[in-house]
Amino acid sequence: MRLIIEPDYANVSQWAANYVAARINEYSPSAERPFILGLPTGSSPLGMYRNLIELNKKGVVSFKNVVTFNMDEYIGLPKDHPESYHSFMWNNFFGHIDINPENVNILNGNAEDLAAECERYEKKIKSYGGINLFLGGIGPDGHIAFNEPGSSLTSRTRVKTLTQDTIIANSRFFNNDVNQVPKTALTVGVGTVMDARSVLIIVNGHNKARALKHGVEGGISQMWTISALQLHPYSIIVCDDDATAELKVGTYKYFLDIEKDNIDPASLLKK
Ligand SMILES: N[C@@H]1[C@@H](O)[C@H](O)[C@@H](COP(=O)(O)O)O[C@@H]1O
Repeated sequence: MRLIIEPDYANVSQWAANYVAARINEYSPSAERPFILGLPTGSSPLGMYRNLIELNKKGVVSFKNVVTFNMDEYIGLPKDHPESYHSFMWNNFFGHIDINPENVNILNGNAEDLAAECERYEKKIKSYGGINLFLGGIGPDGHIAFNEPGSSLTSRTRVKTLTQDTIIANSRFFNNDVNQVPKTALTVGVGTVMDARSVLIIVNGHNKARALKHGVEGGISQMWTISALQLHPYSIIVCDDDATAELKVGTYKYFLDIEKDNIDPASLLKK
């Protein structure tokens, strides 16, 4: 696992956006051979989305031949509800880039048969030969997508009940009213994320420090699903300085040191 430590959120967001753009460009996607991108919601990726929109507008990267799969969606929230992940993605990203709407995949949290919807999603990912790059954030309890503590590390797309911690954390998007937050969601599994050829997770802010410590320094555990990344052959966490507050000094110095000579993805993008 690589850990990229950036001074602040602005630098984390720019690094992540440059990395995504560089990976798409390096792949040279075409209609017959699209780049398959897994995407998250949440506040962590917002800066990266803004920077990717800018890179798209400048012509540095195109999403014409990119197919996306979102990680998760609330159950029972109307698709056009302002806090549905469907609305989030169109408002904050898809609505501002040159993506073909037919290439956007988001789980349907209002499907009549939720189990069938999850199976359909997994099959569709497989039909493209899997995901090239899965992007994500983490919750303060270390969850990826909605894989709450105790989720099987080999789990697939399914229905999950949200923990009280997550309901409280997400109530900030629902007028700070926990009763308005849906109690269940559809989510890709830890196994679905682990199947991607590469994974990039954004971790920022002091409230993620404990989760980052468990993800990087702790053992692999279903109680901190982010820790599964330790088994992934090609995973990167990009974090800000605030999120490193609980890391050992030695861990912090080690990752700064081994990353210092690595290529900055910005240098791979044409100006
Ligand atoms: N399902 C999402 C996760 O995918 C996300 O990583 C997490 C953190 O959100 P934020 O980035 O706003 O802290 O929130 C939700 O629970």
